[in-house]
Amino acid sequence: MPMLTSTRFFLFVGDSLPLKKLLCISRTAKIHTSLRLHSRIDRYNGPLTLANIGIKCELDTVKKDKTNKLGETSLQAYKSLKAVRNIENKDVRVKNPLEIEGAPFAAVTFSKLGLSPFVIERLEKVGLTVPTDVQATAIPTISKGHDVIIQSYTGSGKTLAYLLPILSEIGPLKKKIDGEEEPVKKTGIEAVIVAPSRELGMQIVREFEKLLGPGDKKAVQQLVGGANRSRQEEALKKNKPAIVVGTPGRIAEISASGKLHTHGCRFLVLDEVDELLSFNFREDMHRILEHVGRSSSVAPSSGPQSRMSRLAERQTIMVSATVPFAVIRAARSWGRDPLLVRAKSVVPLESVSASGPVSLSSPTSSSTSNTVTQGAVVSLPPGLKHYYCVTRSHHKVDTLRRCVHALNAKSVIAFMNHTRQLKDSVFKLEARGIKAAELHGDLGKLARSTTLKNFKDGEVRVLVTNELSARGLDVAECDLVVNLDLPTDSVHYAHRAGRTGRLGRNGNVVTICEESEVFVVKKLQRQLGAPIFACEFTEGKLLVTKGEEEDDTLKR
Ligand SMILES: Nc1ncnc2c1ncn2[C@@H]1O[C@H](COP(=O)(O)OP(=O)(O)OP(=O)(O)O)[C@@H](O)[C@H]1O
Repeated sequence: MPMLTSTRFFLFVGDSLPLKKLLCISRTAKIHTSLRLHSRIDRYNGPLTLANIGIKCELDTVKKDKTNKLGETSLQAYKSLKAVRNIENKDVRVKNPLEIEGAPFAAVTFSKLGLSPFVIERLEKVGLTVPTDVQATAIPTISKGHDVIIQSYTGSGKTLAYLLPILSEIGPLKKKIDGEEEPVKKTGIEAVIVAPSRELGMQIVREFEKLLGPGDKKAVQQLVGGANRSRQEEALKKNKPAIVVGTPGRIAEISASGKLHTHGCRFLVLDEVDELLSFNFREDMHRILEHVGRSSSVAPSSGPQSRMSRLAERQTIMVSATVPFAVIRAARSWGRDPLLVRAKSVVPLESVSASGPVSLSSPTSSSTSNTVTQGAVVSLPPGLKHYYCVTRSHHKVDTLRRCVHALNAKSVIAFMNHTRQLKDSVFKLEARGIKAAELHGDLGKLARSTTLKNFKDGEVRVLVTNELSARGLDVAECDLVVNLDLPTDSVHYAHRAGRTGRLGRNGNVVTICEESEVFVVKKLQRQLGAPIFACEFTEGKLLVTKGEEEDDTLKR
């Protein structure tokens, strides 16, 4: 387009953004608001509890409306969205509906992926029939017994990608062995899932419980920090769960006390593996890797004999949207010929080298050559648009306000790095008539849970928060992420940005920075391999002031 090459041009985005095409559906048809709050919570803000983060209110919502939330985000719901079908529910008001334009769904159904019939049945019960791309690739690979790193952009459904093949092999929903009347209940822990925060751990437990159903939910046991340890130990003894999900500290602690027997364990999952391998968790992770299951250097192969021998070995599954090369190196040393599983590609980890960033802009491309020669694997959701806007420090909040109006954003998460400035920003936004709230660990439990509930319910338009919300916050309606302070690196950018554009939805990410910080944005752009357009907010519109063609930083 010739206009793009002019020294300065204006593209009016406000009216043409997909946000204008938003469809109206009932909140019950699609809202899935859940939280994963990270280990940084503790570092920055002290403990958060489930009650704090609104899980109770989420359960309350489920009670009000019997629709299962997993089902709500299923392909049927997506198709319903496409068909502009309004699902009426008088109890729940319509709030910021987003169209799923680039939904990452595969062209198969769950029933074609070799899962246990019991798992398929439960999936159908909760309204899930179509896997996402990464689920369709990961499930058969895990079922074959390979160690894997699952790397796929935020909100692409990585949790079910490992949870379903595990439930097909162990616990009450596992596949029947030929000649067996009913699946045999095995005593002893068969899967250990490790997550870096208790909130994320609880979130995973809830995903398991949804599929297991009320009758079988005791097959999974949480072992997260902050909860009563002796009660957890009693529950282990009484319920004899097949699966435990917990934080590194608590799992290592109970294991060291001799009350957690994981030597015969078949699956070890490290969710948010790059965080788990950080210095904070080093000792606990060392114990877990040493004690859970038995690693072996024997590669999986076919035949009954090898199946039996592989049953005695640990299968390690590592998961994250961001996989630095250090993780790949570590995984190579523990794993048995581990594979890197992405949305549509599976490559041996051995073939991944440390040089150069991986493109974030086309996560759905079935590449092998691109990925294997490159280093830190990071990816962004395809439905995101990235902008940056230069302003003076003291005008940042006003720029945020104009940004929210220009994009007509209904559900905004604004990231800042320091709590004190964060409070000021909330004050200024409120003074300018925007309903805003702060979320950080200095707040009490009740304040945190109320804030999140209000944000989920659409009563708070702008949630101003810090790094604690960067990983795991799953608010389907979030249509705008703003960096009021720059993230420390491209990995942090990816996790912050990933709070919008979940499950293929559209979303905007706007970084508001000072002139002296533009070089950092350019660096992020290079590392991410995705264009971040310079923009201004004028007369209620977002104006792109510099296009990709004009910006040579991407070409270097
Ligand atoms: N096959 C599916 N059909 C419909 N909804 C799905 C499907 N798989 C996952 N979801 C929903 O999509 C949302 C995102 O899934 P999930 O949290 O697993 O993403 P993720 O890739 O782990 O994201 P993050 O990297 O941010 O943690 C969740 O609300 C989940 O319930």
